[in-house]
Amino acid sequence: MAASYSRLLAEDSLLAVEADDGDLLYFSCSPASCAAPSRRPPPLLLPLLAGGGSAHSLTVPCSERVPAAQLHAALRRALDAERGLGRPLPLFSLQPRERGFLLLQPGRSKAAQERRLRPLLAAHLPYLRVCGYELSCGDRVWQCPWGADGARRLVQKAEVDPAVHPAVSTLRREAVFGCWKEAQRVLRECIPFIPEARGVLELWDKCPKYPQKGNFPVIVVEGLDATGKTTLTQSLKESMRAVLLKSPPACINQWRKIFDNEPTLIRRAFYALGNYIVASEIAAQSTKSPVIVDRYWHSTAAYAIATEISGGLHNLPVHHHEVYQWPEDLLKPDLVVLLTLSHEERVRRLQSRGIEKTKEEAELEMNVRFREKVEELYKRMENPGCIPVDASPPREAVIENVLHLIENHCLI
Ligand SMILES: Nc1ncnc2c1ncn2[C@@H]1O[C@H](COP(=O)(O)OP(=O)(O)OP(=O)(O)O)[C@@H](O)[C@H]1O
Ligand SMILES: Nc1ccn([C@@H]2O[C@H](COP(=O)(O)O)[C@@H](O)[C@H]2O)c(=O)n1
Repeated sequence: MAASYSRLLAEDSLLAVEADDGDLLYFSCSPASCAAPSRRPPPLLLPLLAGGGSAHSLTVPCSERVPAAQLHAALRRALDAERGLGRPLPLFSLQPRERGFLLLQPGRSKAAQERRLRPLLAAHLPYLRVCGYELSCGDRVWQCPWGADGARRLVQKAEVDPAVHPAVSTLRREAVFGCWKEAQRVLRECIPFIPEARGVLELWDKCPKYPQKGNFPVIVVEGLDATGKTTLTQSLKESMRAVLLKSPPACINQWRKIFDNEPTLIRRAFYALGNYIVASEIAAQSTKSPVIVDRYWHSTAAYAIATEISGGLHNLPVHHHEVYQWPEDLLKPDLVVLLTLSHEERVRRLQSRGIEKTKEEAELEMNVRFREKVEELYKRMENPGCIPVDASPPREAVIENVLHLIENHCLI
């Protein structure tokens, strides 16, 4: 019988592990005294442990955002580099709120896995919760925390309904910032270890904080890579005698690679503040001429959500969720055009372009699910929403269609 998160949390701790197919499997851990005998052990763990394998979970408390994000990323790197410990499956703990990994290792005892893990985790141990898993009576799985004071707890499969992805509740705090103050706060905390964060913040300090749009139209062009944004924005610039801007803006572009290699929290704060910096340029330019913007807030939000929410479309936050709403303190464009293209044609264009692929572009090509999520997310954005435009006709036809759309929407 499915239970709500809140009922489960009342008596147990609740964990969700992301299996290889992207689906989430929930399990709860409770003192043996309050465990219902009818519940079954999680299918991931039972066969593995029964077959002589071993499992450990490593989780990082989420209370302090920046150190937690860094520790999580450091763990990921350490686990990826260490061969023979099993692939780290993403793990979410809902009570207490933590994030980490589950390591499943066939054919190795718990003690042997622990011996491999101890030196790897030594420097991080004070900030981590580590638990081993063991089997007793043939079908009872126990969670055994490292450290003296942790009593072992019985692990059982939890049927959770409604199945809201556990990362949904942390999106606002960790990936899709609702205002510039949040993004600024994150980057400020990064200054001690990312000096470039100071550079971004100094530029931001010089920008007006709530700039207003001028009388000329502001048109944003969005879409997956190679859908034709550059081609279209260049043509619009010429035919409308417009100014062409990009987000992130040129003034912070030299630091982009650095932030792209940082954990989600820091990376998304960089792109978010980039949008606010470009907003002040939009405000200034739109007093003099039409403005075309190549990517803006919708890209930042869509890519952030698609990366954070694993699995398929069904895991995305529900329609009209707060993460789909335009931030109140960010200058709004008059029109947002979303270029849409079939997967096959987009890959053909990517290949014919033949320039170096970024990590996310490579992922888009490989990962159909991720691409579907980004496209769907663009469509869920609100206030303003994106107007889809078919990007498959020849260049001239796409440009013509968009010019019509602009005429109708912006009355120019
Ligand atoms: N309507 C079109 N028909 C055929 N090819 C096109 C069309 N529009 C653009 N292209 C070609 O597709 C490729 C990708 O276009 P473009 O660089 O404009 O995409 P993009 O969305 O800006 O990509 P990115 O976001 O990766 O920079 C280019 O080689 C471009 O010449
Ligand atoms: N406003 C923006 C712009 C970009 N991003 C991130 O960058 C990637 C795409 O950039 P391209 O230069 O390849 O077009 C995309 O993966 C986004 O993560 C962003 O977040 N916000």
